[in-house]
Amino acid sequence: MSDASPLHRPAPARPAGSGAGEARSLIASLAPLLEEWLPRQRWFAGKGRPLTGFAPVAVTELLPPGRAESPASPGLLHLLVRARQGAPGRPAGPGDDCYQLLLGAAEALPPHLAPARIGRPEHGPLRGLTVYEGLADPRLATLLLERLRVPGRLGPLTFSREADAAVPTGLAPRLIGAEQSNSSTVYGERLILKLFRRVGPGVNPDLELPRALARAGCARVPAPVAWFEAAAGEAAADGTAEPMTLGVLQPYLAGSTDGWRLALDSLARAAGTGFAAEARALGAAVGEVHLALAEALPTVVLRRPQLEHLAAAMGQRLDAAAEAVPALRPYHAALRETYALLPDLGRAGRTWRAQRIHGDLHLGQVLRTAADGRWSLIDFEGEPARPLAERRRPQPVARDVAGMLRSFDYAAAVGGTDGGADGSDWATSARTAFCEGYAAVHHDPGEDAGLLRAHEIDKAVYEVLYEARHRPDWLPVPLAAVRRLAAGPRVTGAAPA
Ligand SMILES: Nc1ncnc2c1ncn2[C@@H]1O[C@H](COP(=O)(O)OP(=O)(O)O)[C@@H](O)[C@H]1O
Ligand SMILES: O=P(O)(O)O[C@H]1O[C@H](CO)[C@@H](O[C@H]2O[C@H](CO)[C@@H](O)[C@H](O)[C@H]2O)[C@H](O)[C@H]1O
Repeated sequence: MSDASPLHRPAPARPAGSGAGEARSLIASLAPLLEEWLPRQRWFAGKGRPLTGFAPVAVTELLPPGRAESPASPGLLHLLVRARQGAPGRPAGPGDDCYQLLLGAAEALPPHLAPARIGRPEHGPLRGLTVYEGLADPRLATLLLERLRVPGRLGPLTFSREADAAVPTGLAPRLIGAEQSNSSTVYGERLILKLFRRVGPGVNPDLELPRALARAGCARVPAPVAWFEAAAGEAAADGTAEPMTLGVLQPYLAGSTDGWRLALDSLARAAGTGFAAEARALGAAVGEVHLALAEALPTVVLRRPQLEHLAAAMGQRLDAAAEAVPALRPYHAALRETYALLPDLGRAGRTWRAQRIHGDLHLGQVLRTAADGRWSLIDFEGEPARPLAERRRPQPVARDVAGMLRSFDYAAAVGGTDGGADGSDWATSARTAFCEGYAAVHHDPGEDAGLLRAHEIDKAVYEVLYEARHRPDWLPVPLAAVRRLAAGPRVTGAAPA
């Protein structure tokens, strides 16, 4: 880079707050590029609504520790920006989604960074440089790990580390996850840093729950090593009320395979040996995590009024999904009738318990290590589309059980072929075994048949919306489940949903 590189002018190099006007100028110059690039990212939550503007929340440049700005080592630009969607005219504000972006800028991109290109701003502090996805650049990804090694603050960013944990140096970064809700970088096959993309005020459950589980001695979840947040209030240009969790560093389970891959492999085997042993062990692992979460964090009792509230929330989600996806409408009335029965579960003083749960449990969120065949759970963020406050509320464990049962159905629908195992038999056997494994350490999910059925419907409805937005080709998978669930009651262990 030349000495004249605008990256090293003070404007973007300082935290916002000390140069809010400069941050605005930077974001304004990037806006035309982001309008084109952001909607193409899998993690972009606002698909289908036009982007009409951006506003900076915070702009920070990360430099190598102990080194001042230098033309020879440009830093990692850390941006928090609000994306305005919908009708133009209104300035972006606190009601709009806030995204975490990590950008690099260079005069010319080496070939290995060509796929990471975002574009060249025509004006502003980065004019003349090519802006690119910074995480794809090992040199910039290393800056982030280096910063996480040392607790402390950098402008609006706060870096923290568990007191007894160490972050080794010299770990080579590798970006994974084009098809995910967030972005993750693996360092030296030993650590993985997950960077949340759509961020909001309040601790992210993907930091909160694994830390609580680690403190409770539960070894089913990789324990956070370090994390970083954006400060609340005056550090953010728009006065955000609580700190926002931005990234979590945790041990990388090298040599592990996720449950989705294992399920598809099992379905592809013509002999159809099934998945029962794995599903039973998985049920026990989930039960263990639920027990530990109920010990570590507050639980609440659900009586009829709370069940009414639950049914109303499910009904609202159904209404919104049917509004957005016309194919759901023929089942709307039948599903609503099922929800209407939910409050009756609280008749005659019968109570249920709600606690903190995983919240988006499926086969892609469970990893089995090859060495000992042990299951671990990851990604406690909850359903990314839901507001953070809602995801942090105690919920019935049936929600997680339902999530995994739906996932067996997904695997059977996607991987059950003529040459391999029969999808329907495979799913029935996996569901039954999962529930048996769960019952061995917790309680029999079949005792919650009504609650489970309502949550399976709620999950399938969520999936219809998710697939319509992200993978329209997969929409028939949850729609088929909705059709079956709308047709009649079903309890655990019987025919697959
Ligand atoms: N601790 C870990 N060890 C090994 N692989 C992991 C670990 N955490 C995440 N992964 C891998 O990264 C992928 C994405 O992680 P996840 O937390 O599910 O992110 P997202 O919210 O973006 O889906 C997982 O599907 C898994 O393959
Ligand atoms: O990105 P996340 O892992 O947090 O979760 C989202 O994406 C999932 C798909 O990657 C989606 O899961 C759905 O598809 C899975 C198969 O790809 C299937 O196993 C799940 O049962 C099904 O829900 C998940 O819903 C979504 O939140």
